[in-house]
Order: sequence, then C-alpha cells, then structure tokens
Amino acid sequence: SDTPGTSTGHRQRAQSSSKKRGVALDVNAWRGQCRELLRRMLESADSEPFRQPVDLFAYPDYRDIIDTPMDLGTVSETLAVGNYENPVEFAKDVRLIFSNSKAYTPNKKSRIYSMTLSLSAFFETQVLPIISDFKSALRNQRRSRQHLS
Ligand SMILES: O=C(Nc1ccc(F)cc1F)N1CCN(C(=O)c2ccco2)CC1
Repeated sequence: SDTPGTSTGHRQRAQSSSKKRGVALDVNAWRGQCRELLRRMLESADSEPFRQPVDLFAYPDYRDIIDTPMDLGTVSETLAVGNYENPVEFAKDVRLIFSNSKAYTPNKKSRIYSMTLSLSAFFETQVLPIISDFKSALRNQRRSRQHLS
C-alpha cells in the first residue's frame, strides 16, 4: 500500500484546449454530425413515409392512436433553428418517429413498419458515437472549467 502522506503525484493537465487522447472533444460537433446523419437517412428509400408529417386525410384514425406525431422534416427543421440543446434531445425525437410507427402499425409485417426497423437499426448505430463523444466533450469541458476555478 502507499506510504501514508505521500501524494499520488500531481497529474500535469495538458494545456491543449480540447484535444485529449487524440480526439477533438468539441461540445458543438454533435450538431453537424446529426445534420449529416439526417441527410443520410433522408436519402434512403426507407425514410420516404417519414419525411413529412402524416396526412391525416389519408389516415383519419392516426391521431386516435398517436399523441405526438413526429417526422424527419420536423426534426431537421428543429435542428436547423437550434432548438435541440444536445444530441440526446435530437435522438429522442427521431426515436419517437419509430415508436409512433410501431404503435400505429396494424401488424408487424406492414411494409411501412418494416421500413422503420431498418431505418432505426441504421440510426442507432450512427447516433451512439455522436452521443458518447458529446458526453465526453462535456465532461472534459467541465473538468477544464473546474480546473480554472
Ligand atoms: O402517411 C404516412 N407518411 C406520409 C407522410 C407524408 C406524405 F406525403 C406521404 C406519406 F406516406 N405514414 C407514415 C407513418 N405511418 C406509419 O408509421 C405506419 C405504420 C404502419 C402503417 O403506417 C402511417 C403512414
């Protein structure tokens, strides 16, 4: 065990701003990354039914089942005007699109519902590193601010 009273050595904090372990920990990088992720989803054929709000004349019972409609166009607009504070809020709205489709579908074999399954699988693989990079950038920022105080 350590000799009592010995310091464990004072880790010199690198003076570099946000570079740590070779990755740039930029607390704002998530916004452009999410815009790019949306762009890739919107170019996929699987997103076609989810690019705009559901036409309630085509699906008159939609609001009987779905309390909070959501679509990729609305998410894109919210992101563009700066109304998401972080990628977790962004992911919450995208996931709402998929859960709405699951709630509304009459059966699990419906074509439109099956499109959300592949789109959601793609989304989850892509959004995970965006969220974890954001969270480590935030930790890093708080650590460096705390260091200054
Ligand atoms: O009507 C649309 N989208 C849409 C919106 C604007 C358009 F111009 C054209 C569209 F096709 N739906 C997507 C959401 N939806 C479902 O998730 C679902 C699950 C099972 C069966 O449908 C209902 C249908």
